[in-house]
Amino acid sequence: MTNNIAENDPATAAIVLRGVSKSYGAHRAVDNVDFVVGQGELVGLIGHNGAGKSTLFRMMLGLVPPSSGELVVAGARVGGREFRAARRQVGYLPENLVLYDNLSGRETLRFFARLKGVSPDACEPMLDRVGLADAAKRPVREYSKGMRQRLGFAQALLGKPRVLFLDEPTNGLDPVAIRDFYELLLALRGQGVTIVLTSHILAELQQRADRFAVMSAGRMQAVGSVAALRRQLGLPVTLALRLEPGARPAAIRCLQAEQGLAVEIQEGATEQDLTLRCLPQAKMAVLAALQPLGRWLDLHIHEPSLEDLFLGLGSRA
Ligand SMILES: Nc1ncnc2c1ncn2[C@@H]1O[C@H](COP(=O)(O)OP(=O)(O)OP(=O)(O)O)[C@@H](O)[C@H]1O
Repeated sequence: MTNNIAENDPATAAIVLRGVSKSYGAHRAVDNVDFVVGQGELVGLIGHNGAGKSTLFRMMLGLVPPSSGELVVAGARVGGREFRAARRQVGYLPENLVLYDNLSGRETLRFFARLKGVSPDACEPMLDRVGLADAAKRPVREYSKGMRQRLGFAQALLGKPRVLFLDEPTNGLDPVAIRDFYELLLALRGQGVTIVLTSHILAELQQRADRFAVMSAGRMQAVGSVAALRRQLGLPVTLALRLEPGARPAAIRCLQAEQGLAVEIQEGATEQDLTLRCLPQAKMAVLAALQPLGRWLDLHIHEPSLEDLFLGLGSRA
């Protein structure tokens, strides 16, 4: 397992988990997890259904006690005496937030504000911030799934939290709402808010999160940026070449003539296309081997996506 303890100083980190486990009977939902998140980081927590992500969130919030291990969130040991105060600096959007259908959006937010000890004056600007100002008077039963999700996000943001845990926050949002959501999130990160969020839509996370924590069967399998995970996993890159008409056989000969060149050659969709797969460190040697060809018309280099990395890690679980 790779962890990021070396990259973030635990003394100043927003979240520090050491050896955290949670068992339900004989089932280990979370298994010996070490995890450090620096202040102002945006970390995507990813994993298959049942990997242990929500359980980890619930332990970090003090909602579920760990079976073993230690958790420090927002400067306080979770479960310790100081955590009651620190908890006020932590916002949480659960995967399935229960809302009262008969309350309006405004009443709902005021209800959460009262629970959190936040002034009701904070509710109007917050409704505006998540795009619900015009729907504030309507009962929640008339809200679409995306509107409910935005209301859930609004309650998580009440009280200006320094740490945010968001469990599948974009579930039910349309593409424009997803873009707006991430804009808001990145602005919060810019203000130093630490954010950990889960999503099964890895493409939306890839461009936005600073690092990714990959869970499988309760274990933290890897933590790092896309670039670091690429290095760690050593998955192949794909070079998609478009050649001059009739040049493909010569290109293949060039590649095969190069001694020890580890490259997988696939003929592309048309006779001008050639698809090559090789390890990232072999990429330049592969392109150099094609030099005698003269020129090619186009080249696309595809690095492994977060989804490729996730699937690559899964196959090693
Ligand atoms: N209260 C509980 N009692 C018994 N088992 C539980 C409980 N809560 C979670 N589990 C089990 O722990 C494991 C991890 O569940 P968890 O909800 O944390 O996964 P997840 O990664 O959040 O999944 P998803 O992506 O589906 O939300 C699962 O096998 C689940 O059945």
